[in-house]
Amino acid sequence: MSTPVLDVRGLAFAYPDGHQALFGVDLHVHRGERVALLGPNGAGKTTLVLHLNGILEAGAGSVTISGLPVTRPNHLEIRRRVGIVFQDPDDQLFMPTVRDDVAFGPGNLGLRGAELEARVETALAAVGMSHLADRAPHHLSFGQRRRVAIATVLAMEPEILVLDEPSSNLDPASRRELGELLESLDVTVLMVTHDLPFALQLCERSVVLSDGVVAADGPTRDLLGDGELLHTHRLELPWGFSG
Ligand SMILES: Nc1ncnc2c1ncn2[C@@H]1O[C@H](COP(=O)(O)OP(=O)(O)OP(=O)(O)O)[C@@H](O)[C@H]1O
Repeated sequence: MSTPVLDVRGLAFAYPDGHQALFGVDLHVHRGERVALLGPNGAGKTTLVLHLNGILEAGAGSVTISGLPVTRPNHLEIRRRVGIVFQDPDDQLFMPTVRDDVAFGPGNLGLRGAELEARVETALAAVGMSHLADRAPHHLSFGQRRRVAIATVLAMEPEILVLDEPSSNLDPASRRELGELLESLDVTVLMVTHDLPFALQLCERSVVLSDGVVAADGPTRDLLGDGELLHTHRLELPWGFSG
């Protein structure tokens, strides 16, 4: 089989205060997959995500991105390959205009002139935000800012797009539009979410992380149809929704 885009093996991690958050996590994601990372509060999902581009360093085990280990000397290339969209878009937007924000990453990679402009235009078009390119990010709505945050990451042409709770704080129409947007992208996706219907809509496969270990990994439809699994790991479908 081909080299996975994301290959996590035996990943363990304790925070400096001694709290052990991950206990030997294995996760392999192949090109073109969209995988939902599910699990209750405190399961270790964010801790895992922070290992994918080296913000946190593995205590034990390894993370590789398309064969390249996530280690300090590789950080620059790893951060090009792994695009993380954090839950709060304001963590990612800090320039005077939308265009400047989207240009920031590829500009840092050395792109200039027409090449940089084309990269920015393509990323903004992908998220349907071209018409707001000259606006100040802080004047946009939350849903628009989330789209721009996704564009800042797409502009790096990542090999894997990692989204932390992408549907949170969106109204139903914006949530649906974001789902359509993510479905339209030709990129490997790992999506942390508590929104189980959103996971079902977008991701054929889900991984349940619980107490720092992978508790289940399989087709989303099967996992969400397993009442005992959901109950054990504090996962709940919305009222009236049947897995
Ligand atoms: N900086 C930190 N220092 C010590 N412990 C931490 C730190 N950050 C997180 N933890 C602990 O690590 C565990 C995993 O936290 P993490 O944020 O990864 O969970 P999560 O699955 O993302 O949760 P949520 O769904 O609430 O976002 C929790 O028990 C949490 O209290």
